Amino acid sequence: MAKVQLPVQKNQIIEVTFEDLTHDGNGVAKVDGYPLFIANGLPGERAKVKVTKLNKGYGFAKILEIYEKSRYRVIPECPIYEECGGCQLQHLSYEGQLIAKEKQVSDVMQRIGKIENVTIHPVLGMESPWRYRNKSQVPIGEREGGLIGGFYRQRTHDIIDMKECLIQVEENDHVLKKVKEICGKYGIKPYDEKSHKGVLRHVMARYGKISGETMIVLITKTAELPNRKKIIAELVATIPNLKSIVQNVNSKRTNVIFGNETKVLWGRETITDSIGEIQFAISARSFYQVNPEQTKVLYEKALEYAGLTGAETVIDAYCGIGTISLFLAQKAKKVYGVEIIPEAIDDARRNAQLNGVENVEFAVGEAEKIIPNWYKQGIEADVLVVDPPRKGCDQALLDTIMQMKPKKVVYVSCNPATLARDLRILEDGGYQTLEVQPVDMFPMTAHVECCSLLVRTDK
Ligand SMILES: C[S@@+](CC[C@H](N)C(=O)[O-])C[C@H]1O[C@@H](n2cnc3c(N)ncnc32)[C@H](O)[C@@H]1O
Repeated sequence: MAKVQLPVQKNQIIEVTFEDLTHDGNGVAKVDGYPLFIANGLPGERAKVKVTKLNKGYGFAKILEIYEKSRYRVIPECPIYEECGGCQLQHLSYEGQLIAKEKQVSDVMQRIGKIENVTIHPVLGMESPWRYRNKSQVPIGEREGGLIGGFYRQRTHDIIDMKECLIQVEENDHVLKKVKEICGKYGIKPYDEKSHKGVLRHVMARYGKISGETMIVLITKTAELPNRKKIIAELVATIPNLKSIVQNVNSKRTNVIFGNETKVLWGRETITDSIGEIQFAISARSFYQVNPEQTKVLYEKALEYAGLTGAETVIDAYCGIGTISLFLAQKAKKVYGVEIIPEAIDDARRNAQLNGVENVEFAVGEAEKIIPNWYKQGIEADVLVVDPPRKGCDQALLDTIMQMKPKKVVYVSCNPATLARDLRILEDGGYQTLEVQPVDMFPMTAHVECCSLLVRTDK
């Protein structure tokens, strides 16, 4: 095969102008149409860069000097921003982040979805885009005899020890600090990926922003946690309003964080929190949106798009602990929710009871299997809401939606690329996308959430 002639060579130093940002926040500059991905570059900037790696269709470079800075460039607030892989956009002002995210959504709608005649609204941002995350989940390692914990350095598994995280609630910083101190003091060894030895793999802290309640989850390789009683006693004595300490055991060689065995070490199985008028019980393994303030904005948009009058049957696919289901149930005749994690459905049923909601029914299983079964049994939705994980909806679910033909589909998504892909499939199956509302659930990171409204076009 003939060798492809590329317009640049490895180690070449060139001058570029940044045109765009990638979905993960890197700058994009092109040389004769050949894209170079370059960390820290912002659209409009001119820089001297060194080419570091070349592939057939794209390459990488690093910035040596920025000649012309973007008017949206700011000095990152976090002292470990350059090393830590947790945030990607702290060098871009918040105004600039919202502009970039709107463009990201609009670009994929055109490029991947080929969606026409859709209104893409400006991103709904936060008034104060810091300290919003209610959940911290970090790997644990060791340095000079002490435990360390924090995000991985980008594209590595090196842990950057984190004293505080400016997008986390301060309560979670305190939990991580105390867990490192106390577990270190009682000789708990961190898990080592290479040797597959050690005890503590990850620590998760979850904080109810409204309730003030805290849960700590210790994810361990071994079922045994040495000095368990002493560790629990010290955590209980030092963490204010701690309601639950849970251990999850993951003994596999894997990058997946949670294992299958979960046990309560102290206190309750769940903590509670509320969004708007609705209260939620949240257990260790259940998905709960990380930015409760913006979750309210997102769910209100989903409710608005659903346009319920009280007469509708609604299906909420990928329902988690029933958050959207309970929001919708306030205005629907009946809501059916489906979710794959059994503990989340236990929480969803508990949450329905907690809020005195009787017009909801939940099922455990894969949405792509349960919803086709419901359809066979005669359960048909007027409005179908989906909120899948990043990989988007399973084809079997999309096929069922196109057979069932609900009047409206409300598609909530944390990945604009898979959203655009699925919207194309639904448009080819008789739907039209009317509106996409991006909501900034994850300031300082390159992620953006969207709520979209589709309607059936046939009569
Ligand atoms: C983005 S979360 C949304 C949860 C919920 N709607 C909320 O807002 O809190 C996606 C959920 O889908 C669940 N899930 C993943 N794959 C699934 C599948 N094949 N069928 C049903 N649920 C699934 C996950 O466990 C997670 O709770």
